[in-house]
Amino acid sequence: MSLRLDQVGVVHANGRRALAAVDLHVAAGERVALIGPSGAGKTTLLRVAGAALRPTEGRVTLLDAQPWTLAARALRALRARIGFVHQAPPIPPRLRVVSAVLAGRLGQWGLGRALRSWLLPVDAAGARDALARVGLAERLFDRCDQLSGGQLQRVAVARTLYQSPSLLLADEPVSALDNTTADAVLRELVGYSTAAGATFVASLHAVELALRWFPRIVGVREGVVMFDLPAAEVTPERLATLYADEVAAEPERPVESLPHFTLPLGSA
Ligand SMILES: Nc1ncnc2c1ncn2[C@@H]1O[C@H](COP(=O)(O)OP(=O)(O)OP(=O)(O)O)[C@@H](O)[C@H]1O
Repeated sequence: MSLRLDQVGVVHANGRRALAAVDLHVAAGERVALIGPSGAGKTTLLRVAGAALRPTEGRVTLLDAQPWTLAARALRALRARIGFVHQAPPIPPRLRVVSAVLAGRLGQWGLGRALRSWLLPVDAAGARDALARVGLAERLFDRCDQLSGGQLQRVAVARTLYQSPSLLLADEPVSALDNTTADAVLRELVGYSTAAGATFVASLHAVELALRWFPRIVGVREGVVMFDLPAAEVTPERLATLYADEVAAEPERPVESLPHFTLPLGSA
């Protein structure tokens, strides 16, 4: 089992409950999409799954380890095997693209190699290969503050591909991209997870992309898992219930006509 959440709950410091009694078991190599309305708890769930946030209730098992029982060094080693593509990548603006990509392996390198990589790229060829997968090979030596939001998002994807994690988590990894580029980037992430046997869990606002690229779909609403189904069983009715408020806000449009609610276009 790559990821196992048992009865996980999260109450944030301000008292707001973000997750309640979440059970989610994901086998090694599985691909799972998290969908649901804004504020449903998808990011919180991914942060728990990445050992970035300790839940207030329940049990977390990641890559056969229980992160919150580990000593600091073992927890760092576990986190080095987990890749996380952030919705808004936390990349220092003055950093060169090559260094941003190489940072994907900082957790795996010794201190000496990590320090050398800041001074002089230790594996520019590897970084270029990862960038080529997201169509940015020619931006290798640009500064990150010279890139658009969508290009930065692709640098974050390249960094995670370069990291080669066993568990790949992605929070809205294509939200800043046009449809064609979003599809191409998801194809790369899926290609990586398939080739490496890595588990891939992503949150997506575009339900159509979730249904196209992920065999298993988890619907989250108000911190609760509403359904956990094969993509083929996610019907427009289930989506309408999951996104009830959004549908109510657009009463004149039938559910079928909403772009988010189209049925699977075929699997990967
Ligand atoms: N650091 C925080 N402190 C307090 N409340 C938070 C924090 N992070 C998230 N929340 C709250 O927890 C709930 C779930 O938020 P979360 O970001 O997980 O939702 P989401 O499904 O990812 O939303 P979106 O699709 O808009 O990104 C929301 O009500 C949010 O306001």
